[in-house]
Amino acid sequence: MIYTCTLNPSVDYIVHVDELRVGELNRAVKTLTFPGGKGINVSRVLKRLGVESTALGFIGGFTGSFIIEQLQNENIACDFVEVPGNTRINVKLKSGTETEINGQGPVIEPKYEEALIKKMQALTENDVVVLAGSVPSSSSPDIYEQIIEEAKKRKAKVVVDTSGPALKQLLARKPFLAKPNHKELAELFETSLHSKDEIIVYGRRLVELGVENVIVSMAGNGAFYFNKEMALFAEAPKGTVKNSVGAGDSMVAGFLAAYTSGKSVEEAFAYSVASGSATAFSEDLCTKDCVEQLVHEVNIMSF
Ligand SMILES: Nc1ncnc2c1ncn2[C@@H]1O[C@H](COP(=O)(O)OP(=O)(O)O)[C@@H](O)[C@H]1O
Ligand SMILES: O=P(O)(O)OC[C@H]1O[C@](O)(COP(=O)(O)O)[C@@H](O)[C@@H]1O
Repeated sequence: MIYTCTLNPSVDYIVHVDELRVGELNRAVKTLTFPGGKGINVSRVLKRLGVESTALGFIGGFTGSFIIEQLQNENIACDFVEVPGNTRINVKLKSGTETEINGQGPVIEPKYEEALIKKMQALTENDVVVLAGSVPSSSSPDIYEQIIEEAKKRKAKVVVDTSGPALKQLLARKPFLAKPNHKELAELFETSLHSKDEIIVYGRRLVELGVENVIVSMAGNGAFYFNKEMALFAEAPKGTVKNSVGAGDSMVAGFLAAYTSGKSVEEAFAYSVASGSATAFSEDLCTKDCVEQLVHEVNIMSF
């Protein structure tokens, strides 16, 4: 079984305005509301690609109820720890460019963290746990480490898609897969990355640190894949971007869906890129049909 763990889920509120005027009244031309948070997006895309998962994490209030209802409508298994307070609302403002304001999320008391960590005791070596998204500001800074400790003890595979100090901590525990975007990779090594050659240097460094599979995404500029034996590059398919929120999460889901069904690393990487782009070209997350059309446009180059 694949478990996704979202410590700080969100209701993603997408607001389209023709031309954003800061400091003035703006009227939306379209609004959309989706269950969000990185692990939840991974679970939703896995389902669309025909792979079951269980969504774990903290959830609360009316916004939390909305998320659970939406996931249940999509027949996605949920095993959240309910906390007091409302799950956050993340505002994604579309007006030519994309501006995001992510909320803080509810306060998580230690007893709720313990309840979540306890759920990890059920993991086995046949399981994959996806640790995705930011750590709520009120949580123990080492909560991801405590979770990975439980997962590793039980030989479950760990997938990491987060940023900042949490990403640094998790990489030290040699996860099965990490998918930073190029900005997160630069932040990790406290540098700035301007060229593909520089991204290759730091992407390979993650493999040297012990990450088994590394994907570095670069939005419309495609993505790199690295493991101990190979380095691959894929251009992103061309298309009209409708909403790139969740594109990175879709890459993680695409890779896992293909890899866990026995596909090669090259095929899984191509499926991952197609899933990311299929989401970028959709209002909501990708559909399987769209991924399977785009995968034929993804050329993998080995170098
Ligand atoms: N403008 C775009 N055109 C085509 N594909 C895109 C575009 N933006 C994102 N993608 C796809 O989604 C993947 C992840 O996007 P990226 O923005 O790098 O991730 P994240 O959401 O984690 O920041 C890319 O590798 C690509 O396949
Ligand atoms: O936990 P964070 O880092 O605040 O990110 C949460 C946001 O990331 C998302 O999961 C989208 O992530 P990506 O665009 O990186 O795939 C949104 O659904 C959510 O609003």
